[in-house]
Amino acid sequence: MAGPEISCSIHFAGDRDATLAVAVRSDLLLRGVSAEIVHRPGNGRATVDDPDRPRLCVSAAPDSALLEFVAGLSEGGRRMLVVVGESGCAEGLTWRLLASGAEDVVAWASADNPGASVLARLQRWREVDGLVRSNVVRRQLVGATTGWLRALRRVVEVAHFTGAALLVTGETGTGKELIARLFHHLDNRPDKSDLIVVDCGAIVPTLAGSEFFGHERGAFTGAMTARDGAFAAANKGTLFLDEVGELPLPLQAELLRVVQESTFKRVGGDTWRKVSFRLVCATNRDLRAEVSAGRFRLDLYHRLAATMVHLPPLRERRADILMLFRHFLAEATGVEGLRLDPAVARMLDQREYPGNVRDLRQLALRIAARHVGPGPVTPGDIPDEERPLEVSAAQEQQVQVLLDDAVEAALSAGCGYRHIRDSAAETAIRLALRRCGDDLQEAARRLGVTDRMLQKWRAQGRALLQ
Ligand SMILES: Nc1ncnc2c1ncn2[C@@H]1O[C@H](COP(=O)(O)OP(=O)(O)OP(=O)(O)O)[C@@H](O)[C@H]1O
Repeated sequence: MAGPEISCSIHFAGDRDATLAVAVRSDLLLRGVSAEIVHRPGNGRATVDDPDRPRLCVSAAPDSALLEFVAGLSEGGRRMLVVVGESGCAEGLTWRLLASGAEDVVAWASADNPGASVLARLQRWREVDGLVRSNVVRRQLVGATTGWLRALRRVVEVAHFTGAALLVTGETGTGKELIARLFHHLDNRPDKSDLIVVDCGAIVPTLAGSEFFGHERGAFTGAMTARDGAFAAANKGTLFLDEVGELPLPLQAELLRVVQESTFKRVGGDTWRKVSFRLVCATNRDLRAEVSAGRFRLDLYHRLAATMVHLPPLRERRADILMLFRHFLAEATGVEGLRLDPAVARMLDQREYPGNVRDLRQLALRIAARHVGPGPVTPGDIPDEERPLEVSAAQEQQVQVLLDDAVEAALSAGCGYRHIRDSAAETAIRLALRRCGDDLQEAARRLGVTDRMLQKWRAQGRALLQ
């Protein structure tokens, strides 16, 4: 006989007796959930816990000692729900439990039918995780770190189980466009039409109206024929506004109107056309800050950010670097599972990637172009300019002595911490640019910052560093 489809493990923390854990287990068993109490090591029983099974952390009287336990249980992106006694959990503690990795905190109060709530969550997680593990997602989007998985699950859930708009934020090269494409792919609207991409950063202001609304024949000089714009093309499909933070204010007002009213007119036309599309937007700007600065409409922001997901930069998911590299290498060479010499793996692991996953992909393509034969990727496959320059201990000591002298002189001259810090940063940028013959990209790579930051520094100088 096939076993129950939904399962979870129950961990109880801090409680002397397991009454609540046993009650939760009995209730879930009656609902067809295979729930097993997993004992912690040290109490004489074996701990067996399937890594794909969600965890329930049960605590009759939660206190701050629970935070560390919860963080441990959610490690590696494990799904984890905290179940507390009938009297609930202090509000402050609830927020801290969520920050420690819990997906939610549920009070086991019989009047609220908590078993049904827990079951509903377990069912939803199983469906979402099934999609996250499916080939269609795994082949395109690589990563297994907690921050990445959390973002991915959120996208999958919003895309597949709701009809809401999505705003994707994150630094350049973190995968926003890939995520927007996945969002459209997982949308299960019947008769779904196409994904239409508009790069708001590349729109020519004079043609912007036509780009979005389309135009009638003769609407302006050069409009020889009538043409559909992005709104019409996205009808019954998805409109992806990339770099939405770059959208000029007048266009923001027009977009808001179309989103609210679901109608528009072509430029030069007077027929109202009905339209219905799902919106996904991406930006590497902080849109809230743009709203505060008066550069982005608050009402439009609320519409676009119905649901939001932030993609972590690669430096916050360094454990994904080698997995991503292997994926790009296989893509470029057509060979799966090429081994990496340990020196190569170390170099990849220690390198900075200011342009995030895009940088890593470019590097993988350059390495793939040099690699020949079926053997491992070796240090000789690494392009010259990527080879790590070892700083010897003696050199490091010499640098420290020089730095001590310079800071000593600055302190004697009455300079404060901020002044010294900003001057050092400015000097590093100036000298790196000089060394690299004013090649902004190369200087950025050596300094471990983005090209964009150096461009801004050029434009704004010291103000940027403050
Ligand atoms: N998790 C991932 N798995 C596989 N490839 C990825 C992943 N994230 C990003 N990439 C790859 O990295 C490159 C940059 O991704 P993408 O264009 O989606 O980033 P972006 O955040 O939209 O960048 P920008 O803000 O500069 O437009 C692409 O080649 C994409 O395929």
